Amino acid sequence: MRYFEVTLKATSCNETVNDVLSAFLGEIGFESFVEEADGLKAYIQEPLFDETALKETIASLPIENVTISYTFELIEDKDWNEEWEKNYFQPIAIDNRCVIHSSFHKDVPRAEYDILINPQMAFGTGHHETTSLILEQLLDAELQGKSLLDMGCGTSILAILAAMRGANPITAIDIDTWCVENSKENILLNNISNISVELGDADSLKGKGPFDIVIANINRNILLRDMESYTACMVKGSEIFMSGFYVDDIPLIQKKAESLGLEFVSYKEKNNWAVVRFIMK
Ligand SMILES: C[S@@+](CC[C@H](N)C(=O)[O-])C[C@H]1O[C@@H](n2cnc3c(N)ncnc32)[C@H](O)[C@@H]1O
Repeated sequence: MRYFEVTLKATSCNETVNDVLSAFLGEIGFESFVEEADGLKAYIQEPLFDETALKETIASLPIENVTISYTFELIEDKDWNEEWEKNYFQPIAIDNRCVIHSSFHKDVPRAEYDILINPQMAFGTGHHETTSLILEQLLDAELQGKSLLDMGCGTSILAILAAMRGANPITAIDIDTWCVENSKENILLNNISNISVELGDADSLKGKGPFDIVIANINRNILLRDMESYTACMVKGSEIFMSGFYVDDIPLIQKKAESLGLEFVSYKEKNNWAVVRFIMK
């Protein structure tokens, strides 16, 4: 998947301006943000970019005496993680029970669950709050023999831990071909044989399931749009874990979930990112 990189500069930039800007851009589909001294870089999937919506969003920002200018470019697919992976990706431990590392790491601490991830261009090493929040949920949940769907699987890190904890069978789906390829590679690296990986989005769920557990770490707008397709693959007692949004977004997510017959179970947060757990009534 190619992304547009939009560089936004504010005449007066501070944390509040960046927070408001990223919250509003999140509403029109921007997925990730990098703070800069004088503004933000914001990233959105190529098909979702709409310059008119961007202009309207900037015009509607509730911040006074600040002018925002922007430039944008389509960035070519490249191995975004390569440098980071070589230089910064350190093994990470979740709840002292699960360690995630790459094949080049030496002296990896021992843990009950040892996950090998070579992420390349896919998202999901356990370092992002949303990934680690769902990993923690999976460590606590009863997964033995349960069928599971990992929607927006990235590296398939979540599906791999679920398989190690006994979930079976597992379907992992991502809209991005790089993620599908990388998932297959990581699944092989971890000697897992019960995860089927597919390229697709919510439309590819028709006729699948029912799943006992659904996990989806994507973003607020995609979850709101596609949750109905996820719940169509669930039955009474099925659970869903969702992340990829902020604590402030929980009421919106909860309202949508409840309209689809889900009951709120719990939430957890880390640095303002949230994971929520619902059960089908
Ligand atoms: C935040 S990453 C999560 C990756 C991994 N599951 C994790 O927890 O680290 C979101 C993933 O969702 C995928 N994605 C984005 N839109 C999607 C859609 N409509 N349907 C399925 N996957 C999607 C992206 O390609 C990306 O790999």
